Amino acid sequence: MSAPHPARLAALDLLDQVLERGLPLSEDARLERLAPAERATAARLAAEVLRGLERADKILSGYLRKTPEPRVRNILRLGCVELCTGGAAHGVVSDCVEIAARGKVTQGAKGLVNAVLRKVAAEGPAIWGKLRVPRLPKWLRKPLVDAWGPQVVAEMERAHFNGAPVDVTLKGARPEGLEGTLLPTGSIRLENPGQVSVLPGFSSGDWWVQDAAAALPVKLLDNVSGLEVLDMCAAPGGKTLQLAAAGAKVTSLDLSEPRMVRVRENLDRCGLEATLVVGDALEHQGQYDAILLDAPCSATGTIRRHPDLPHAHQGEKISELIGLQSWMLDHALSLLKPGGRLVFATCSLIPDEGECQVEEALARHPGLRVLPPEQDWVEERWRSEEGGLRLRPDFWPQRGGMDGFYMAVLTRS
Ligand SMILES: C[S@@+](CC[C@H](N)C(=O)[O-])C[C@H]1O[C@@H](n2cnc3c(N)ncnc32)[C@H](O)[C@@H]1O
Repeated sequence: MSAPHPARLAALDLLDQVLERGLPLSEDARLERLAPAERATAARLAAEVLRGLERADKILSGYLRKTPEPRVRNILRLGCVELCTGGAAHGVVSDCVEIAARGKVTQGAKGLVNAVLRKVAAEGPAIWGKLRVPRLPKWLRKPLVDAWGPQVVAEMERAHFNGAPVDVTLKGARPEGLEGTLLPTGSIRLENPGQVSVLPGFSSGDWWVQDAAAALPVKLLDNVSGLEVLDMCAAPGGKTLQLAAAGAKVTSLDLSEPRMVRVRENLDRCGLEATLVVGDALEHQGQYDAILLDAPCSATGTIRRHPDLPHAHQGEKISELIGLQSWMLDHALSLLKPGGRLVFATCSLIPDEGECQVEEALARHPGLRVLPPEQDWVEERWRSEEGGLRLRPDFWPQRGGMDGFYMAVLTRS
């Protein structure tokens, strides 16, 4: 038998890493050893399996008498999702069997993998589309249903299952040949992007990848030209790039040194400048005209592009993050010049990390006000009661959705 496709093998390692070790998809150093195209295929395959996990388990349960050993189960899940979503039956089945045959723990299950996947190849595709849209795990579904109701959560789950398009933010003019749709908020949604680093304008730094919703917190600051602006949790730097491109004097701060290397690379590629500081936002000192606090959070608004997130953990850290967000917000307010503007943002779907943070900050800080956004691209349904914006993955369904985000502009006299 021939060697299994390296991308399929890598996708399986990624699945083991997320489902058995609770680590995010992005943290696998072994991926670095693959060629860029194979790396992209492995990441795509693993993401597709995670999105369709509930359906795959349902189909596989019809052919298994007991739950197999974890690595075997993941081989079957990988094969099942590929077979049910258009993968060529012979290639998928023989690769999965070969992967099983090569592993010490899995070689005894080679026959099982072969038999089950042959049945899936014959019957699975017809079953797949009739199964319900996969649900979020309970730890996340429950607080979201409490906050938004079951209907909205079902729509969010559909958006997660559909995945995310690739959006870019332009530094200035749109480069010739960059194909995509101009969104009402100014981002470009790419058509069939493939490998983005070969697209027109990438190497010349004319744009960077950034979800349309993630581009909005900086846009809420409007004209920042010539202002001293602190980007308080900056890495990997999408918002620092926006601020620098808009002419702000940016101090870009983040706790993570390796992530700050990416901010430097991004600035260099785009020919933009910012002062980079590696450090703890809670200890940073200075006075700024404007501050962007894109606080660390559950990142539950990004599940469309990070389908590992609901599976890699059980939300254990969320209460810790909520505490950190309010300390950061208090400290950020102490760094804001009188009359300055602060945008508080989180890529979370959980109101405790968004609306509630702002409501509680207003109660803690007399004189603090929310400035409801007046930009013409703001849709009325995005507005939240306390004056911020609530964006959800189920918004813009015809356009391909957007990341979940919360953002509000604060000022103090
Ligand atoms: C949501 S991400 C920021 C994304 C970034 N604003 C962008 O647009 O590319 C949150 C960041 O907060 C950083 N962070 C976490 N704790 C921090 C702290 N105490 N001080 C500074 N940065 C911190 C993390 O390293 C992470 O890069």
